[in-house]
Amino acid sequence: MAKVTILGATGNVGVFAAHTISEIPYVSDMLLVGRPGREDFLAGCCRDLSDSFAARGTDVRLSYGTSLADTKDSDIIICTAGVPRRPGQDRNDLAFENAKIIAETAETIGRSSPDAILFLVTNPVDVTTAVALKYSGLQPRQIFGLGTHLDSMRLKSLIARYFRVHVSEVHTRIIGEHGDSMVPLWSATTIGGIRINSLPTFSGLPAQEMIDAVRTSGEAIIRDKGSTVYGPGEAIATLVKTILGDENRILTVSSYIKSEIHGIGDVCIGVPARINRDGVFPVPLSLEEDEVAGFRESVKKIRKVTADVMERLEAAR
Ligand SMILES: NC(=O)C1=CN([C@@H]2O[C@H](COP(=O)(O)OP(=O)(O)OC[C@H]3O[C@@H](n4cnc5c(N)ncnc54)[C@H](O)[C@@H]3O)[C@@H](O)[C@H]2O)C=CC1
Ligand SMILES: O=C([O-])CC(=O)C(=O)O
Repeated sequence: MAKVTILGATGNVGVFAAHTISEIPYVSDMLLVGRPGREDFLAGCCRDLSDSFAARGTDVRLSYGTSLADTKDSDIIICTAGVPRRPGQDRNDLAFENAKIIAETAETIGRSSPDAILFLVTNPVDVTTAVALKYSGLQPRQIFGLGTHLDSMRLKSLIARYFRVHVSEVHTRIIGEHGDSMVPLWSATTIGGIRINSLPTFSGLPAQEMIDAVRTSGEAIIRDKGSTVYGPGEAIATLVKTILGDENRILTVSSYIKSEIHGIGDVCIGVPARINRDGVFPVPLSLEEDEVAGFRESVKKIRKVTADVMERLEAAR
């Protein structure tokens, strides 16, 4: 059984993630952490969640706190703390402000929970994953970000609807930045186990429209309802369950790669990774030429944003 901690638990994503995670059978303890002054809200969340447990037959010990010291002995720490983007902003516009929060948080967690797995949700997630890796001192397998998992799920759902098949029949991946330079892997997309490009209907697939819809999905939801909540909340729970259940699923998350993909590496970015109780292990890949070119561009972009942020963080110390 495991202790799962959510940082930023008073936020939109944190609150819903607490609900989805409480449904995972391996979770025995859940700690909700918010900023000082938010104690009443956190207490209310715990009471509200507890009410739902009776109906569901769930038995999770809930607690809340406002200090990172409370996170000690966590098996997984999920970080949703930080500013979200407003309509018209790019995720990378949040880079420095959120990197400062993550650097400080990661330093404390690295000291107090050296065996934990640290899961970043805070945007821009590829950059915050790299910042957490550097400042926590944890091993690369212990740190990952939500990356392009949610983007891959968004594409999966569009493909399933287009082909009028159940979502479970579709396997697809998007790699690279959780942002504009993301790269869809049509070469790794199957429907009912059959490669999508060997289906006669593939030629009519509005592939570019689909990927454009995925790229702008977060922005469109934020414009209409203020924040994305249900997609990220369910995606977070899938990853937590994969780790705690030692499931060895291959999911596309932001992870540190050395040179696993066509020799490209030394960056945190969305890649397929085998995920289990020990953490996250990127899977070496061989891609089509245009996919490699797209991935190189995406890596170049993320490396630059990450390097700029690291430089500013060091200068600010
Ligand atoms: N990677 C992904 O796919 C997704 C990432 N996100 C990101 O998750 C983050 C949270 O999003 P929301 O919950 O919608 O935002 P929100 O504004 O509702 O919640 C933010 C949370 O962070 C806390 N926080 C803010 N500044 C802080 C600081 N200086 N120190 C400690 N805690 C601080 C707030 O108290 C609050 O609990 C954002 O960065 C957002 O962009 C959101 C959805 C999906
Ligand atoms: O778009 C945003 O800012 C939130 C996010 O990352 C997503 O839902 O994909």
